[in-house]
Amino acid sequence: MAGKAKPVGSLGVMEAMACRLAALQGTLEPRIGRASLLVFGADHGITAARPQISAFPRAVSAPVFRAVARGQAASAVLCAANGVSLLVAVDVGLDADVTDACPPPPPPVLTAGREADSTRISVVHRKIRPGGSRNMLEGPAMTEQEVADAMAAGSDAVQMAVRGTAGPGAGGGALADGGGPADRGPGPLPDDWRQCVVCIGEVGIGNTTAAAALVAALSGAAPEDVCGRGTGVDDTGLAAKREAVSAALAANAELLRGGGALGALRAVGGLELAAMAGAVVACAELGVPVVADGFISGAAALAALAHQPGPVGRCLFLSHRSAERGAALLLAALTGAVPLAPHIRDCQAAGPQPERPPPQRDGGRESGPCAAAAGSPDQGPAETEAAGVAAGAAAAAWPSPAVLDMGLRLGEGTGAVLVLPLLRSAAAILGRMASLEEVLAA
Ligand SMILES: O=C(O)c1ccc[n+]([C@@H]2O[C@H](COP(=O)([O-])O)[C@@H](O)[C@H]2O)c1
Ligand SMILES: Cc1cc2nc[nH]c2cc1C
Repeated sequence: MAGKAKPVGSLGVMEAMACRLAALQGTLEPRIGRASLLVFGADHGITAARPQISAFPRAVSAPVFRAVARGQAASAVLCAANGVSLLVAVDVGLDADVTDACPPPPPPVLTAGREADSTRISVVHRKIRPGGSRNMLEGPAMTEQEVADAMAAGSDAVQMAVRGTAGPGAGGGALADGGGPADRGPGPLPDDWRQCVVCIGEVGIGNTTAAAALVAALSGAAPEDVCGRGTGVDDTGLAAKREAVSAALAANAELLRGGGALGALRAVGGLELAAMAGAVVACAELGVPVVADGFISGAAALAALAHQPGPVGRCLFLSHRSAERGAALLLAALTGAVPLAPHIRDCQAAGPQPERPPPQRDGGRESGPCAAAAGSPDQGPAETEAAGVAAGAAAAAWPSPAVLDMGLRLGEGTGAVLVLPLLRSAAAILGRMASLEEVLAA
């Protein structure tokens, strides 16, 4: 990347994205092939106890989930407009029966005057607890078994994505029912699985409060620094969120002290957050790039990163800086700019932890292996390259910085899908762009 026909680092974060894709796929000509979006839906016990923490009642989660399944929600429309081949909507704990949620026949969507490739939609029913998570003000939001089941649902959805199996409901109208054995193997993965990319997103009224509590638990940040307006609460709602997060952290203090990242997820997370964490871990195990979306999927990704720093750090891409207050702090924690809370670090698996990345400039936009390789202007080429390799190796062990900053705060994986053209572009740059040497010799 440093030898391409351009000033070193001039393609910004796209250079880091390309280098990461190359490392994951083991080639200097990386490719983005099949892209999938996994949207997990769940409700939260806290919204029954404190309805004022959201601008919408909890009954809204299910209709929004159905809109995703019908291909009518923002995420589904963006999937069709951006060449996403499979959208999997997974109910892991909505407080409603959504077995009537049917994917439509693939709708024609016009982009730039032509019919885009349509997105197959599959609905998966893995309701782990009817009614959603428990009230985190009274103890853990989930049992250990519920966390494990939700993470398994996330992992199974990743198998559907990399195998390209949409289940019996794909594009038809019948229901996929939990991704049976045919969806998750065993059996060899398809030849093109290494070029897959997985986007994750969610739907769940009240989940900015759960995500805020999770970010606070993992990073040690104060409730007022992680709570934002979510779907649009007023000052009273915001104060209620801060109070709820403080109370939830206090009610679960013991589990939070000794339970590590998964204990934090269990104490103050939610079923869709656990499912997304499971999906991230599954992608890390496969070495497949996974794009986390906004504040909620970012919080789930932080739990996964804290749980398995090395593998998750190498495969995680962050789409955007959510408009939610707390997003900057979350991104700083995700990219290693601020350390995790000491009790979380103490519980991390023994073994070498990734070195902290080099300091970031311009809000992280110049971080990443290739930007690091730019070195300082007074270094010679050899010094620059050596410093770049060392700094790049440290930076590559952490997720690549968020790319978009456009006021997004919808969730559903919308930001992750919007980043796909940039990932494809990054791969093309590394594989196809001429070197400076070639250009000067021509
Ligand atoms: O992803 C984000 O950054 C984001 C920020 C604010 C709200 N949301 C979405 O809005 C819902 C949660 O908001 P709330 O106010 O009910 O906590 C949930 O369905 C999320 O998908 C998502
Ligand atoms: C309408 C609506 C759509 C959403 N999509 C994700 N979260 C959402 C929350 C609401 C309220």
